[in-house]
Amino acid sequence: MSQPTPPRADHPPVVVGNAVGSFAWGVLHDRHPALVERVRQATAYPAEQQHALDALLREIAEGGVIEPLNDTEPGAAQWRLWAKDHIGRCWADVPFLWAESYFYRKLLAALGYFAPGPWQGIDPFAPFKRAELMGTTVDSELAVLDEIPRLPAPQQDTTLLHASLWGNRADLGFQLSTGDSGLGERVTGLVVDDTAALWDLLADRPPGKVCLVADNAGPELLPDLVLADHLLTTDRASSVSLHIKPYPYYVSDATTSDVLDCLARMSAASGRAAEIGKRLRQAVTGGRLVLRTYPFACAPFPYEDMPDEIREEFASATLTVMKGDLNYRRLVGDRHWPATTPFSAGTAYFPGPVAALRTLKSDVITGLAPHTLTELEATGNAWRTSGTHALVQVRT
Ligand SMILES: O=P(O)(O)OC[C@H]1O[C@](O)(CO)[C@@H](O)[C@@H]1O
Repeated sequence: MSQPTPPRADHPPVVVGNAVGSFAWGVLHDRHPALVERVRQATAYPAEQQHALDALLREIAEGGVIEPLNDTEPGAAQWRLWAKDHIGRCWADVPFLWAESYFYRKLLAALGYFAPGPWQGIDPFAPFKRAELMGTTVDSELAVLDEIPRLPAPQQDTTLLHASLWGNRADLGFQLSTGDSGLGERVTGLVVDDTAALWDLLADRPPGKVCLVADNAGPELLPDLVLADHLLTTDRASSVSLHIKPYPYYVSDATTSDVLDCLARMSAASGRAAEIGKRLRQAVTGGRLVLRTYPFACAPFPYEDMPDEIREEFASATLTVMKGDLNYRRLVGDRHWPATTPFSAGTAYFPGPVAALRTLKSDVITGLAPHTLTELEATGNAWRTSGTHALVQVRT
């Protein structure tokens, strides 16, 4: 893929961050500078990286304009093309999806992530990811797996699917905004619940490949992996293609190292968690759990612009499961859709059956029933962005 598709006149406008007080504005204005400081505190970077972080902070500050990526960076030529309409403009005036993605790429450039030398390949978010994965909350979540076989089969399906869904609250970028007070209480009734349709879809077809497009590492990736194991062991899938990021992205997004850390964490636990960890390791070595790191996973565009290799991958799957908020924004397009727009309209271009498992952490939403929208609006709460609500949506 070299260029995004041209603007769609039949779609609503894309989200930009220039409305003061909007969610997108808050991310650019508050969350990104806070993240730079967190990264600086977490790792003892030397002077060169510190100066580069200072420069990035100046660039993203109020009134700062988007500057090109250094020519020596891998992918610089591609980014120059992608950025040609945006260089020299304010961060808040370009598509929000593009601006966020470019910010993460520039952060890695500042830290010398790709440059040969001692800092090459050092994940700036690893200290946060590691702390979460090693936490005691994960111990209890893994221990609960011992209870699952006691449940009736349909309840096992729902429990494991919803564990993967709610795992999406474990997002370190999001927690930068919610602060020490943590996340709000989750609202257990889903705003859209196509759970039954998802299992029906898998039941109606012979077991094939399921693509699981992962989101965050640690406490989200663990239940995703458990779900992958469940799909394989119950013959809902002959293989699972786990899409992860080729390099660190959106704070806690999962990379290959994060998958390996999760497998090690499970294998080192006791009881059923250890059994699942062992089975998943065998699934990786035996080719039933395949890791995929497409460069497009970190591209600043919606899935509608996906290159042929990913289109073919999704087209050949029985089902693609998109995890998380960012994947949702990329799936339907980061646009001001009326909330009652059918999910099938936003995903009409998608080359096969697709499901979204997402907690709501940004303004974009489709597929709400009119009465649900009325009820949510009547609460007066920030239901679109607070991470307290969730959905399962399916397009067959
Ligand atoms: O990890 P997720 O669920 O993709 O969420 C990413 C988060 O980052 C955002 O893109 C904003 O930075 C929100 O959409 C969301 O809160």
